[in-house]
Amino acid sequence: MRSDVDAAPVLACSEVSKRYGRTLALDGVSLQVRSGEMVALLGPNGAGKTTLFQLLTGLFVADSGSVEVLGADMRRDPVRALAQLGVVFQQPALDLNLSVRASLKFHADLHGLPGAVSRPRIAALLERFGLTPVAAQPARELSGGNRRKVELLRALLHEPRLLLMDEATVGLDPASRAQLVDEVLRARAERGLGVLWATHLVDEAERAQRVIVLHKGKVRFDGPPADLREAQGAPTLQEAFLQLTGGQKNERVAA
Ligand SMILES: Nc1ncnc2c1ncn2[C@@H]1O[C@H](COP(=O)(O)OP(=O)(O)OP(=O)(O)O)[C@@H](O)[C@H]1O
Repeated sequence: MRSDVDAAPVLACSEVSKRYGRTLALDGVSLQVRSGEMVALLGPNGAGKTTLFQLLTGLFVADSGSVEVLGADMRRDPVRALAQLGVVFQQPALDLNLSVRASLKFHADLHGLPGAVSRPRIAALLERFGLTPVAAQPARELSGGNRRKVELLRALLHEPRLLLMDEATVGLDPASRAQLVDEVLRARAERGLGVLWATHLVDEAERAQRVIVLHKGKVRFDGPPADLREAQGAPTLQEAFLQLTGGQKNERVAA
């Protein structure tokens, strides 16, 4: 068991900006995620969350500023940076025809894990996520919650130091959402994983050590959920978030 939060950041973004034509999607965003820390990234529609995740996963490069994963610069040393990264994307990305076990083995091979390492690791993770009974089934036969668990398991296979969750619970029922958060928090605590969890759902943000509110491409708040409530003088995190982002009721923000 690692200590709860180490000092060294697993993710460091410094003054990151990205423009699409006239739209400044990210405007000088600086943020850090430390080992053993779950950080929720909250933002209304158009805040810049997707753009930020595209930069963090190396899909695009920032116009200016830097992104470093464990000190590896995403622009200069993307292979080393990406090797430390696990991602669960917003859009489900499982091959529905492959069995759960085959899907996981395929990804372990992609990461260059030898069979002697990947087989026991997959077996242990399947057991731990309660997925052993469905391991031989094609993904299409699994519930939405279990499919997302398989994607999370897959993202953890190569033992990354940073996990990016991009609205990974969209479409799941409350119990499945809570379970997924439980699993991530467990991995965070046991493996010292740093987690950046983009969400519209304030109840998920409540469980994070830190909340970063992104609005119109800028970081508007960075601190513990309780501090956000206090700073806004709001009874709930949801109220505080709505006040900070213009007080507009956003139907995608659920209590
Ligand atoms: N490919 C693109 N071309 C032009 N503008 C874009 C493009 N992608 C995003 N934008 C704009 O950049 C801004 C940030 O968008 P982004 O998708 O990053 O926000 P978001 O926080 O992920 O929003 P949502 O929660 O609705 O997915 C928005 O104003 C959006 O319209």
